[in-house]
Amino acid sequence: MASKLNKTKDKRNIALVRLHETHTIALKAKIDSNVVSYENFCDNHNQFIGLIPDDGNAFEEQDTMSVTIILILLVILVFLFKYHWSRRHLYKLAYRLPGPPALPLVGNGLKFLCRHEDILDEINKISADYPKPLRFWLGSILVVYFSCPQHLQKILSSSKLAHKHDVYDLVKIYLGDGLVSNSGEKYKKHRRLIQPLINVKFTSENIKMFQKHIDVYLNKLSKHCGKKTFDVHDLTHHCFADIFGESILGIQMNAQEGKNMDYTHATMEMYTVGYARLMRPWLHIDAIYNRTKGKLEQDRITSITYKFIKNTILKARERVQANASDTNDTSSIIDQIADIIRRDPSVMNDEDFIYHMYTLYCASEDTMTIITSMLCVCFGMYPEYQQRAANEIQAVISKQNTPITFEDLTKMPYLDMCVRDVLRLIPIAPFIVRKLSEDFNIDNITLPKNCGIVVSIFEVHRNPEHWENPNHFHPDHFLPEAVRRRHPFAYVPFSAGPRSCVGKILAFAGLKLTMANVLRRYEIEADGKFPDIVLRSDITVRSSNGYKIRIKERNCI
Ligand code: HEM
Repeated sequence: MASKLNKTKDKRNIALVRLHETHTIALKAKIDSNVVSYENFCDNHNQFIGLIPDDGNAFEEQDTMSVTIILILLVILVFLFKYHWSRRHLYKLAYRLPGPPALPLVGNGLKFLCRHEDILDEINKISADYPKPLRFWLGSILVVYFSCPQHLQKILSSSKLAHKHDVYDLVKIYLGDGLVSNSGEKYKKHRRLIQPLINVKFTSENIKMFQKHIDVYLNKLSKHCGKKTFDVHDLTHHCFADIFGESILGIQMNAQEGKNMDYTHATMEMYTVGYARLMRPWLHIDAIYNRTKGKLEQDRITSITYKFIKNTILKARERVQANASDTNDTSSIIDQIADIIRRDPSVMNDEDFIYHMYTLYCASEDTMTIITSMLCVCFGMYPEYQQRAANEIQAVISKQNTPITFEDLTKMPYLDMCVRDVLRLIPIAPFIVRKLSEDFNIDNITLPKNCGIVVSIFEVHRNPEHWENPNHFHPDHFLPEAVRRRHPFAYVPFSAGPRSCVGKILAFAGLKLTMANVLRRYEIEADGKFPDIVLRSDITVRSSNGYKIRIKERNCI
């Protein structure tokens, strides 16, 4: 073995000496013909001589290193080849679809590293330049973007496309395996359990309880009566904290009396802190995020909300244990679920119970606050519609202090149209993001497994093809004949299909009830028109410049 190695070394040294001689002759020839100077010759020659080893060891080390480098390069190449080969369907699809030019590694991601206020505009700008569906790359993630009602119908109605995208893993930090962020078998089982609880009966029975908290809200508003412009957001937020504290969590939150503020604030902060991370891909890496201030904020928020809900569950369990036979289908959602678990503990574990309750609370309180506050602003900006709605309310309930019932609400079709149009202008979930768990065919395009899908509710709600006055508050969009002419999936404020909002009946009744109460007591004023409002998106859509209104007593009702 050793002699074989020596022979190889000898052969190589002989070869190098020969090469040396050839090199010397060649360079001498160049000096003779003045192509290189003598000094250059010496440098060049010495460099060359330096390459010849005293013995074979240096060569051996160099060889081992070269082989290692070649091997590493080969492994990387094989890995890259396998990675890209497994994604060949995505590349093929991306090649077929229109979309903005993408940079290596970041794709079109840089376009979305903008301010909250600009994100909706950025997406709309990209979308306006290409036919649909269009594609863009978020780093290595391919996303196909849909915004026409026919596509929305096919996507939202399909149970094959009901899987939330991996980006929801960041939402899971706050909402765990609650309905908004989870997918799969456990999700389906829990949805089947929770959805039927928030039904018409539950809604109509809870309307009385809503009224109690709305009365406090009206009194809080009275402090601003006849005074200067104020932002109605916080008062509205505290009112819905009380309403959903009682109907969902079974507790008296008393947020309108300034109680439980750390919890209500933490719930709001979750959107800002969560969104800041979501939009910065490098912060998705735990090792980086764990060293930031955001992580401290995230821990503080999750600790407050988790402890709070855990306590409400303990209380609900005690109530249910004490009055097992009293829990019925109009009891708070927490009591109903606690009772189901009491009878069959295998339906969900403690952790899932906590996250379901927190998810339901978050999904209801923030959405209702934004839409109600925006309804106040829109009525203030468009006094003619406000007057019409107020007249209708007066016709249904003539006495000022009579509580409004669920049945009364069904007799207010114009208020209904107003609420619907604000839900159009402010789609709470502007973009729904899903991930394909299997290939899916749409319009002769095969979307491959693992491809991301974005459904733009925001865009379909503003498309002039479906809306005669898309950027203004315009309740006539919902006149029966206009509704008949429109594709049903041109309007999906609660999404649709297997992942639609579980609280839509409660939400719609709650919005109408709150506004009927506000409008029968107050006249609202607000400056400007809807296009003056700057919208921003931090998971949900909201106004960037607040919800500023003035109010005065309405004398006629
Ligand atoms: C103005 C009020 C509301 C609006 C506009 C609204 C809208 C929506 C939308 C668009 C989705 C689909 C989100 C997605 O797929 O990413 C959704 C889901 C959901 N909403 Fe609502 N919502 C409202 C109120 C409520 C209320 C009051 C509750 C609870 C009582 C609620 C509970 C939920 C839950 C649990 C989900 C997740 C459903 C699932 O994925 O299975 N929402 N909502």
